[in-house]
Amino acid sequence: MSFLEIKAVSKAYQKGNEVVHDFSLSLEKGKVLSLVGESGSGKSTLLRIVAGLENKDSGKVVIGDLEVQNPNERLVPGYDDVQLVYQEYQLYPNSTVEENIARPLIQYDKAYRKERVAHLLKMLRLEPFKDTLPRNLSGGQQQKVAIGRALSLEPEVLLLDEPFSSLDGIQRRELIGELKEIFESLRVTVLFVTHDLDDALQMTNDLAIMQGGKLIQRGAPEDVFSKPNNMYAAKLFSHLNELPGKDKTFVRPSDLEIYKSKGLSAKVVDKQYLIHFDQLTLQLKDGTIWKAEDKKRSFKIGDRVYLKWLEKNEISF
Ligand SMILES: Nc1ncnc2c1ncn2[C@@H]1O[C@H](COP(=O)(O)OP(=O)(O)OP(=O)(O)O)[C@@H](O)[C@H]1O
Repeated sequence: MSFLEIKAVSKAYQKGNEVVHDFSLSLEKGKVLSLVGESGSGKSTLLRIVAGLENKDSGKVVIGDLEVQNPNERLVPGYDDVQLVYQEYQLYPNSTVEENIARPLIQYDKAYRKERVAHLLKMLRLEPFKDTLPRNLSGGQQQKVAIGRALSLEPEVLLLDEPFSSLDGIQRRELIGELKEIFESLRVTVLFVTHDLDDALQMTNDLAIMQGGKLIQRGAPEDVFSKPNNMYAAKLFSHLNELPGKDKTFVRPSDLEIYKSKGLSAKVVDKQYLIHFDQLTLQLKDGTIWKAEDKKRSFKIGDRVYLKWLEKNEISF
């Protein structure tokens, strides 16, 4: 049963220019969804609407029994049950980690507050830093404090708006791995917005793709990979090689097999060492440039190669 429902939401900052267009999405309680989209596709606007911090022009956002109202309909915008964490999220600079996490609980019973903060510090592995000021923490630790603060009120929904984009790749991967376990154990419903497909996939295998304010596709990564709804969704995963003589039909580099004879002839014009394979840049006879993955690292620049692929792996739009 769905818990978070975004129903036909639209929003324009300027008349006639919708940045979120008829957007619908639902998510079950305790599940995590990654929403991927390029810069300017309307992701932040959508999250702010879900949090009740931005006015929508039409549509509905429902969380359990709660219908999220626009900020212009409420005295105090936003809801304790829906917390938003973003990249520039500000911690209190002169308060310790413990004080930062405890701050939203200021009106709660002291014993509960103490217990809740101790639990979060432990879960986020921030206990050794509880008396530290934010400026003396790494970027990843600071973001964990921000997430701890957002979780302190036991929200039903956590909205993450690119909260890790200032961190390096290793830090991001470790942090996402840690948080994934925490979200599962807390059964909090999470909408994770990112422009990075790798981050999205590290977090969950439920993927939604947004482009130009619209939901382009939702599903398991392997389904989006093999049956993308449009070029943007397809290209998120890899380069696409356009098949000569077939209209708008493509094959992925990873679906090509490279032989020393028989197949579509091409010449290796460049080679890049990547982690799992050499990426070959190939020139076909008609001059078209393709990419291929040489997993055995057996070809070099100047070689003539022959390519084959299975018809079922061709992608057409
Ligand atoms: N307060 C605002 N007033 C006017 N236009 C805005 C406002 N906020 C965002 N926009 C515009 O709306 C569009 C969508 O922006 P939004 O920040 O929602 O996208 P995004 O996908 O989150 O992008 P990014 O990843 O760069 O943050 C952009 O063209 C942006 O310039």
